[in-house]
Amino acid sequence: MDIRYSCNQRDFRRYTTEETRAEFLVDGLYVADTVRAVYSHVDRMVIFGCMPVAEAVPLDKGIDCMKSFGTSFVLERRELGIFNIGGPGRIVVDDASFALGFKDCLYVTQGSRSVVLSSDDPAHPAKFYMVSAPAHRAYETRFLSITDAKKKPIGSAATANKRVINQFIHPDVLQTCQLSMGLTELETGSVWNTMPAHTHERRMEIYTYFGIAADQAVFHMMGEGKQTRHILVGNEEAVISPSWSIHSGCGTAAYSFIWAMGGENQTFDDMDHIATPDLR
Ligand SMILES: O=C(O)C(=O)C[C@H](O)C(=O)CO
Ligand SMILES: [Zn+2]
Repeated sequence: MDIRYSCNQRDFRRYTTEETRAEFLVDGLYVADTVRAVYSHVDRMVIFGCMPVAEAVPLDKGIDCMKSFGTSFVLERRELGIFNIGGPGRIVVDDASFALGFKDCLYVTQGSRSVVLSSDDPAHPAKFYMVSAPAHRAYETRFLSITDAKKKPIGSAATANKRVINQFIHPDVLQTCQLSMGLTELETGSVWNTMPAHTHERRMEIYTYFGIAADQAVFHMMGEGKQTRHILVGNEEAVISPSWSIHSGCGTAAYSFIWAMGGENQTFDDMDHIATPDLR
């Protein structure tokens, strides 16, 4: 298990590019028939990536649950959000089976003993991006397609940030212990997300970018508003943002990203906005 202990905002001011990437960037998530897991000590969120190809892959493949979580199965005291950013696939949660196409989502409740991931076609495998948060009770495991998500159009072409925030795992759509997740899609020609920037002292956030062509990139902005840094992000890579960090991006072309939050509240609009001229 890759464990990220995270640093504080004062030390981060002196981080080199390499240190910043080692601490906050999550890459290489999709290795055939493998579960890659990154345990962040920021709100104890865990990021998983799985690309099943030749076999059905259990969520705990290669993971020593007792050592990593102190529990006998991964979701004994955790909840999980899953998005498929690859080809069509299937997820079996205990006795229930769910088909997930591109951009479909599955919320898996705390207490689920078995989660098994597979692809319909090995030539076009599913890529399951997953985020898990500590949870204290069970809710309903539920499939959500993009039509179930609450839509929040935002931005404009004039400011190159016209996009739709799709709120999937959100209190207005379904109840969870603390996890919130959604998918933001930029319109062609728009490249900025989350500018004006914000932080939320009461929640952390993880972005995973996808739909970035091989010759393009996203400059993800992070750090305190008065001490910004950037990190170059490629396709299907994620960035961990502690509560003190802005999380905004500018692509060399349009892209999409999945956001995931955990922390004290699930109030999406609980944000401390920073006026763009005040950024440094
Ligand atoms: O495009 C956006 O703006 C977002 O998707 C914002 C994130 O959802 C976020 O940062 C919520 O706190
Ligand atoms: Zn945010």
